[in-house]
Amino acid sequence: MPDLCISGVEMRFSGLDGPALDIPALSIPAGSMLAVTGPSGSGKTTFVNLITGLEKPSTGQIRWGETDIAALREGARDRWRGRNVGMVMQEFHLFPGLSALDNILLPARLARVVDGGLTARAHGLLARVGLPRPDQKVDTMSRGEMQRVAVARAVLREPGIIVADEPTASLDAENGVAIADLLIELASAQGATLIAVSHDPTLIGRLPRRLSLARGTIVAQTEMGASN
Ligand SMILES: Nc1ncnc2c1ncn2[C@@H]1O[C@H](COP(=O)(O)OP(=O)(O)OP(=O)(O)O)[C@@H](O)[C@H]1O
Repeated sequence: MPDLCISGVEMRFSGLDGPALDIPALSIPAGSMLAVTGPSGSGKTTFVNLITGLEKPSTGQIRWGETDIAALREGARDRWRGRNVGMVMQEFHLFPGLSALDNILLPARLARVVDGGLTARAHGLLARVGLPRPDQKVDTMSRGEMQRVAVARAVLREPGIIVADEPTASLDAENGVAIADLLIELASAQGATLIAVSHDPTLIGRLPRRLSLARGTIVAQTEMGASN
């Protein structure tokens, strides 16, 4: 898996005096696990949107191996994200009326990449995240179970990057710990980079690297107890 390398990135929005995000240089090594923290308005969502290719920076490069995501057109960025990024959001973003299995397979179906092997992996992932009923409609699930479906969906295609945006924020403490365990376990198993935006001290404490943002800039980077 490649490293994620950001250089000279600025994101400007009309109406804002300064950039919403200004990162001169940042390297996130392949397979590392990073918590992104910062107060409201510090640029966390902007950071997620840029590294997942949901948005394009005003200037700069965001390199993943040979690919500069910032230089791709929207359609190519969408395809790149579908192949390389798994996303877990605070509010799950599942499709009501569909079963757990169909929710897990839906993005892959839309990308026309489902085959017997991927369907078998979806079943295996459901068992791994502790959901024994693949046909259960997600509407009937508890919030903790819904987030487990979302985690299984995110890792289905073995993405190189897993991005979780406040994945434990709408869960109780016990389910929050279970989701943190799953994210870390599944990311490690496939050698993926895990990037989690979070205010949850339990999740943040489990991740060896931290990036603190304030007013769109990196104000601290911490790794395994050492800070600079
Ligand atoms: N589309 C936009 N147009 C104008 N300003 C924007 C836009 N998107 C974000 N901003 C501004 O950019 C700054 C960073 O926003 P961002 O959403 O990245 O912060 P955040 O750290 O995720 O905040 P929160 O924790 O409240 O979600 C804020 O000042 C916000 O108002």
